Amino acid sequence: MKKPGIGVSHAKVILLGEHAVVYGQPAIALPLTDLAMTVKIESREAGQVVLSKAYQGPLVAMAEVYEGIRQLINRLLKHFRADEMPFTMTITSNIPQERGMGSSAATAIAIVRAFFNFFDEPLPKQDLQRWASIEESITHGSPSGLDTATAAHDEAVWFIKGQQPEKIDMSLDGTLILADTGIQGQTGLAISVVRENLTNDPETGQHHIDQIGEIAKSTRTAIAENNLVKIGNYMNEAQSHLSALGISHPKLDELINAARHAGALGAKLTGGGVGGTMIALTTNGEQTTRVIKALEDAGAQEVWTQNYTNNK
Ligand SMILES: C[C@@](O)(CCO)CC(=O)[O-]
Repeated sequence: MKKPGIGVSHAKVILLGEHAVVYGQPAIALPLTDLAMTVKIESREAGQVVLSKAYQGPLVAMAEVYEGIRQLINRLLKHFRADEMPFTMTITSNIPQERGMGSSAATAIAIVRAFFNFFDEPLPKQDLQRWASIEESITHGSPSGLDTATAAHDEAVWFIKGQQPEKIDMSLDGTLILADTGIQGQTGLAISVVRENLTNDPETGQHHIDQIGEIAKSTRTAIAENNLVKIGNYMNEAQSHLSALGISHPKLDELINAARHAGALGAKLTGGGVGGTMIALTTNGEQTTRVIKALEDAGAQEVWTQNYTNNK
């Protein structure tokens, strides 16, 4: 019996630049390595079966929401001339779905890695992202590629659509706190809200997109300087542009305000928005504890922290 193929990946958080990145502006995204995804492919006697927390059954019967994943698997099977190959695919993950944490991109990256591992074929990084984009373009419509680029890297990335991501040296003396609104944020829907805003009022819409791009550039400099106060201010500024583009949500606003009142240096939505997750930046220690408590009191469904200290 052939040995199993294993592929791993992780969640991501966008520090700055979501949505504007779809229109060619730069974005900064960071890996969230505590939230991980593993895909295992094993040979079986007959049938092609997918097992995950969300779906258990034959590949052909996967629900419409998993169409991107089903098509990706079919394309991979064709590539390896294994259309009829019986297999069991087991997907294990603690990444929350539809929360702006890149769960679909992480699934795609882990599936591609598992297939190439199963068939013992080397997988250059550009090919990995190209394969994963098959799933992302079906699931999200017109993605920038940021989610797949971040899921494919273990480091913070500076990303511009159509270009290879650049690694960023991320070593901040602070903590990023993520809080889940508990509301499903659908990236595809959020992308169409921004597109509609740009169509209805191109001048204002473009202004917000351009400003987010400028803020991303300034944030990169502030990261290099380890200037947490500046980064926090830029996060707040970005949030006001994202909100003007129509993709915040009352629950996101509530959590963002709670974090700021409790002393966070900055807070904003992260990912697609319209629900999903927010992030706040704190200095380590007491301030972090206060912000976490404020977020929990304001009804956050789940709270995570991630340090990027001495990550060099
Ligand atoms: C909203 C967006 O900018 C990030 C979603 O995680 C969409 C994309 O970049 O494809």
